[in-house]
Amino acid sequence: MSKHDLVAAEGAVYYLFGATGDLARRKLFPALFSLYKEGKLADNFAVVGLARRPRTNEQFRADVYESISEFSRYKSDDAELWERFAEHFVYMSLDINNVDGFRELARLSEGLDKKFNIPGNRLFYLALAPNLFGPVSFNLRDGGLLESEGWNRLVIEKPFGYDLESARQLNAQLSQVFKEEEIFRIDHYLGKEMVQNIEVLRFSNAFFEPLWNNKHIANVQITLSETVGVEERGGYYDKSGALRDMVQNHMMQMLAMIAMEPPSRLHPEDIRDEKVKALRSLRPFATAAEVNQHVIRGQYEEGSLNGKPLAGYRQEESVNPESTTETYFAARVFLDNFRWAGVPFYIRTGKRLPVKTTEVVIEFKNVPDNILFARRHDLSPNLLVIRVNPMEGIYIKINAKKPGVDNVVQPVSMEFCQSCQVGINTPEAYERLIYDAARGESTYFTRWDEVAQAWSFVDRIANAWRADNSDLQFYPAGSWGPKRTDELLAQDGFHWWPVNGQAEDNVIWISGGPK
Ligand SMILES: NC(=O)C1=CN([C@@H]2O[C@H](COP(=O)(O)OP(=O)(O)OC[C@H]3O[C@@H](n4cnc5c(N)ncnc54)[C@H](OP(=O)(O)O)[C@@H]3O)[C@@H](O)[C@H]2O)C=CC1
Ligand SMILES: O=C1O[C@H](COP(=O)(O)O)[C@@H](O)[C@H](O)[C@H]1O
Repeated sequence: MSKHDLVAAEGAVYYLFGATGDLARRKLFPALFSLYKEGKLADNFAVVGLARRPRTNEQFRADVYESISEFSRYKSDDAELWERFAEHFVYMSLDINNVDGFRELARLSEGLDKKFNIPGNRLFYLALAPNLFGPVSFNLRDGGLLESEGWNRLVIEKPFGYDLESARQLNAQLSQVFKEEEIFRIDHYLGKEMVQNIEVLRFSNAFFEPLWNNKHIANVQITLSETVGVEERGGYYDKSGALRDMVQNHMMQMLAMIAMEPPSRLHPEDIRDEKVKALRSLRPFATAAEVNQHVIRGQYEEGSLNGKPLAGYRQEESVNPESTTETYFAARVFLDNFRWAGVPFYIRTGKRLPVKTTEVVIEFKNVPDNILFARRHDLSPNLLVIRVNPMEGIYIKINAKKPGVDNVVQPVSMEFCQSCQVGINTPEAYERLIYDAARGESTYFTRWDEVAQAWSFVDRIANAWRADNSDLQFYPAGSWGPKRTDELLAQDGFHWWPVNGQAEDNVIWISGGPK
C-alpha cells in the first residue's frame, strides 16, 4: 500500500440522492463501507440518504446493512464496526422538486456538522435520473445548502445527456450553480483498476511506449461484452441503446486512455487535456454511407447461453415489441494524428454475448518478412492483452522456438495475472471514485470537453441511424453478435482475437495459462 492510499478523505457530509434506488443498494453503500473499513473515510463524516419514500433512520440503516451483506466485498459481521459505521447514517424524505425540503436539509446539515465535527464540506451524490440533475442543483443553491464554510462537490451519474445538445443544456444548468472543478462526472470504467493501469503500463515501461504507434501496431481491439440482457432496465435502455449506454462513455474513455499522448505532468488537467486531444483526433463519420461501412448495430433475438434458453430483446419486459434499439455495437474507427494514422481501432460491445469481459488487445505488426526466419515460419503477431474485467491483468503473446530439433516456432503467452496475485478482492470502481471525489482528485472523472467531444462523435452515428434503420442486424442471444462484425476485420486482413482467456489452441502459456 502506498503512502497515498493511507490518506483519509477530509470530513464531509455525503448527501446521497436516490438512496432508495438500485445503484445506492448495489454499489454506493458497499463502497462507503469498504472505504470506512479501510480507514479511508475520516471519522468526522455523515451520510444523509435522500429520496421520496418515507424511512426512519433505523429503517434506512437496516437497508444499508442488507445491501452490505449482499454486495460488499467485506463482510458486515463485525458488529462493533457496523455499529460505529451505521451511526453516521441518517435519512430524510425529500422531493427534489420541493425547495422547502432543501431548506430543512440545510438545517439538518448544520446539526450534523456540529455532531460529527465536520468543517462544512459537502459532497452531493446524484444517483438519480438525469432529468433531476438540474433541479437538484438549483434547489441546493436556493435551499441554502451551498453556503457553509467548506467545499462543495457534485458527483453525477451517467448518462450525461442524450446527445450533444441536451448535454450542453444540462451542463449549462449545472454551471449556473457549480464550477467545473466542483463537478465530478462519473464514468465507472475509469474507476476500474486495470483501466487506471493502462496509463502506468504505457508510461512506465521502456518496452511498451516506444512501440506504441502506427509503426509497430497493426490494430487495436476493444471488447466490452456482457452476458446479461436488458434485465429490468428496459424503460431506460430502450431509449438509449448500446451507443449511448456504453460507447459514448465507457468505450470512448477506454479508447482515449489507450490513444492519448503522455501528459507532461501527472496533474488531472494535463491528463484530461491529453484525453480530449485523442478524442478530437477521432475521424468523424461524414455521411450515412460511411457509418454503414464502418459501424454495425445489432439486436439480440431468442437464443441460449450455457444451455439456458433466452428471450429476445423485443420480448423483454418494458421494451417496445417493435423496438429497433441496438443491443450490440461494433465499429472501425481511426484517429487522424501522427501516432495513430492508418491504425484501425475495432471496438465492440453488446448484451447477451457469450462471456462477460472487458479486454483490450494490441496487435503488433509482424517482423519484416524478408528475414529468412520469418519467411520459413508462419509467425503469429505479437499481442499485448489488457484484461480489465472480470479477471485483471495483462498477457503478451510472443513467438519462441519449440524445444527440439525441428526448429519449429510456436506462440507463447506470458501472463501477469493481477487477480491471481491479489485475489479478486480489489477495490470496486465506486470505492475509488467516491474516495477520489472526497479528496477533490478529478483525474478519473470526465471533464465537460471530453463528454462533449464524445457526444459529437456519437451523434453522427445516431443521426445516420435515425434516418434509416434497415441496417439493424439480429443475432441469437448467446452468440458473438452479427456476422458482419467479423467481416469488418476480415476486410482489413485481421480477425477478432479470443477474449476472456479463451486462448488459441496452439499457444503455450508461461505462468499457468488463462483463468
Ligand atoms: N443501477 C445501476 O447499476 C447504474 C445506474 N446508473 C445511473 O445512476 C442513476 C440512478 O440509477 P438507479 O439507482 O438504477 O435508479 P433507480 O430508479 O433504482 O433509483 C432512482 C432513485 O431516485 C429517487 N427519486 C426519483 N424521483 C425522485 C424525486 N422526485 N425526488 C427524490 N428522489 C427521487 C428514487 O427514490 P423514491 O422513489 O423513493 O423517491 C430512487 O431512490 C441513473 O442516472 C442511472 O443511469 C449508472 C450506472 C449503473
Ligand atoms: O454503465 C453501464 O455499465 C454496465 C456494465 O458495467 P460493468 O462494470 O459491469 O462492466 C452495463 O451493464 C450497463 O448497461 C451500463 O449502463
